[in-house]
Amino acid sequence: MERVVLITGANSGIGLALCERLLTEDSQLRLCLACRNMQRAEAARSALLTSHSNAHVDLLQLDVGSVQSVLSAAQEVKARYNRIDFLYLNAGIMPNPQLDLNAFFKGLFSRNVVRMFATAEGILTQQDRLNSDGLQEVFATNLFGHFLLIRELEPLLSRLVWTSSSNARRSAFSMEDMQHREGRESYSSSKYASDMLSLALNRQKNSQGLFSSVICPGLVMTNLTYGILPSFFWTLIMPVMWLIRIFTNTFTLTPHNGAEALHWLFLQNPESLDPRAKYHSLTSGLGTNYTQPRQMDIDEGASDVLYSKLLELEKEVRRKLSEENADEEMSAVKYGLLTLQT
Ligand SMILES: NC(=O)C1=CN([C@@H]2O[C@H](COP(=O)(O)OP(=O)(O)OC[C@H]3O[C@@H](n4cnc5c(N)ncnc54)[C@H](OP(=O)(O)O)[C@@H]3O)[C@@H](O)[C@H]2O)C=CC1
Ligand SMILES: CC(C)=CCC[C@@H](C)[C@H]1CC[C@H]2C3=C(CC[C@]12C)[C@@]1(C)CCC(=O)C[C@@H]1CC3
Repeated sequence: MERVVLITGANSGIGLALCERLLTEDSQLRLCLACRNMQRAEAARSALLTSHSNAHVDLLQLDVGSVQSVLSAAQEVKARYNRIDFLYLNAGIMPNPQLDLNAFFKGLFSRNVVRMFATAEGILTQQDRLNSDGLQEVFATNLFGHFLLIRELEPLLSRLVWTSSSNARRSAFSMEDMQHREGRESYSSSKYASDMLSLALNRQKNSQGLFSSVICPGLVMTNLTYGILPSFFWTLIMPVMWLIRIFTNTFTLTPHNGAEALHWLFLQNPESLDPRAKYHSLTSGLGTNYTQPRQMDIDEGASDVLYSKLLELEKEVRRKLSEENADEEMSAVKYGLLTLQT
């Protein structure tokens, strides 16, 4: 039977590499590339069809950072497919990243140097902003839009896989400020929230046949990392990166390697997976790829609280949206009447 796989943020980086890997794994697959920019989506589709000429590759317009776009895309998915075998929640942003060079050089000579290279703890901040839905952009894109998509598509779903990060950190997340309006580690906070949400979804939905997993791709050279340091700088320090790979297997570096755990999960029976584990794509000094589960630092109770808070926020945004739509209808009617009278 043809399996249907939907991937958000599939037009570049790890998402695109995953598409390549899945088509190589199963040529009968129906892939749906869910992207915000259709030109970039078309380019990705063409690239995939160059290497897999008979592949079924569909495109879906989806901006996960916009409530209206998620709801419209979900309607379209329901019209097109009667089930989604795998939903990869991969789209993600890290806007305006700032590297603290002082902390970086201090870290280089500390006991935590390997940890710093693996997680970026203490050396990376971001500047977030409000989007047009009145939500923090990083939270909306990396977490809430995906949550809403899952809620809309729930009856069609069986497997969820989140692209999380080693940068996800408990101390960056606050339940009282789940959107991270206050701090400067919105990326870390949103990734920790996705880890929690995955656990909550497993607690709430496993009995109904829905399974969720989280992965960490390692440090990968993509548009996201080129936003932290320019690509020429990464090219310049590439020999150092290969050297560091001997000490930390988290420097996967290529999108193909970074997609290792995403691909590995595609081959696993969901019942055999640990809901409290994050599955890491790792690459050894000799360049061998493998997947390793590592326990996440998460409370089950807290994950349930986050789940309820997301449900509340969902209600609120839906109410706001229907009020806005009603207002628009009213003004259209009013405008129509006015034009009729004149
Ligand atoms: N690179 C790394 O080292 C690591 C990356 N990750 C995670 O991996 C995932 C993939 O990122 P990566 O491949 O590195 O980076 P890329 O920037 O190459 O890929 C991100 C993808 O997400 C898409 N995207 C961003 N915002 C939206 C949106 N609002 N709606 C729909 N799609 C959107 C992008 O589309 P567009 O091209 O239009 O911008 C792009 O296709 C992210 O979740 C990231 O956080 C985790 C750990 C490490
Ligand atoms: C010599 C050398 C390799 C310098 C690079 C220093 C930093 C720019 C990197 C060190 C650890 C990296 C890292 C990320 C970005 C780049 C670093 C801060 C991520 C935050 C990228 C996105 C993620 O999700 C996790 C990565 C953790 C490690």
